This record gives sequence, structure tokens and C-alpha cells, in this order.
Amino acid sequence: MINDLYNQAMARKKEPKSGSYTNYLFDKGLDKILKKVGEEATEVVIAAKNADKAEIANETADIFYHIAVMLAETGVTPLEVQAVLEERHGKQSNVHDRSEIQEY
Ligand SMILES: N=c1c2ncn([C@@H]3O[C@H](COP(=O)(O)OP(=O)(O)OP(=O)(O)O)[C@@H](O)[C@H]3O)c2ncn1[C@@H]1O[C@H](COP(=O)(O)O)[C@@H](O)[C@H]1O
Repeated sequence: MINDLYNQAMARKKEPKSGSYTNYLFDKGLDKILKKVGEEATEVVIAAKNADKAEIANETADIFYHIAVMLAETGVTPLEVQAVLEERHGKQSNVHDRSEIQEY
């Protein structure tokens, strides 16, 4: 999924196309791409808070796309992200509440 979006973004980078939104983002630069990542992340949060499944899917698609554009712009490949996930796979999380602070 992210792979396809990333490959499409890389293709636009290599061969810009008139009217392409991806090229519009690349032309505007990293700050614009990151603003979109932040904006779409907030929209995912609001959609999830409202328990609106269609909107969650819609906004998640938007953030996946903008993340793929960010990866293309920063020179990180989905393969590198995959490697991080694989490194974590099978490791048990050790999450617990921290103990109360007794003295200040
Ligand atoms: N998956 C996406 C995708 N998801 C979201 N978007 C665009 O992201 C934009 C986000 O919408 P917003 O309303 O937040 O943004 P906006 O108001 O249009 O613009 P700004 O806020 O950035 O100024 C929309 O214009 C969507 O079209 C996408 N644009 C492209 N893709 C994929 O990328 C491929 C190449 O697209 P182009 O680069 O446009 O040819 C497409 O075939 C798609 O597969």
C-alpha cells in the first residue's frame, strides 16, 4: 500500500506531470509536505474521535499518501521502514504505568 504510493511519488519526482498534486507538493517543498502530514494526522484523530468509519478510512488514506510523499522527499525508502518493523516483530512490549511519585 505505502509501497505503491511511494513508487508513484518517486515516479512523479523523476518525471513531473502537469497538474500533478504530488509535483505541486514537491515544488512547494518539505515544509508544505510536513504541514500536510500534520493536518492529515489531526483529521485522522478527529475522525476516530467521532467514530466515523468512512471518514477514518478516508483520512487514513490521505495520511498514508502524504507520508509516502514525505518519504520520497526525505530519501527514506519503505524498505527501511519495513526493516524497522521487522526488527521489532516478535518483541514483547514492556509497557506499564509508572509508580506514583511519593515525595517531591
Ligand atoms: N493517493 C493520493 C492522494 N491522496 C490525497 N491526495 C490529494 O491530497 C490533497 C489533499 O486535499 P486537501 O483538501 O487537504 O488539500 P488541498 O486543499 O487540495 O491543497 P493544499 O491544502 O495542499 O493547498 C487532495 O488534492 C487530494 O487529491 C492524493 N493525491 C494523489 N494520490 C495518489 O498519487 C497518484 C498521483 O497523483 P498526482 O500526483 O496528482 O498525479 C494518484 O494516482 C493517487 O494514486
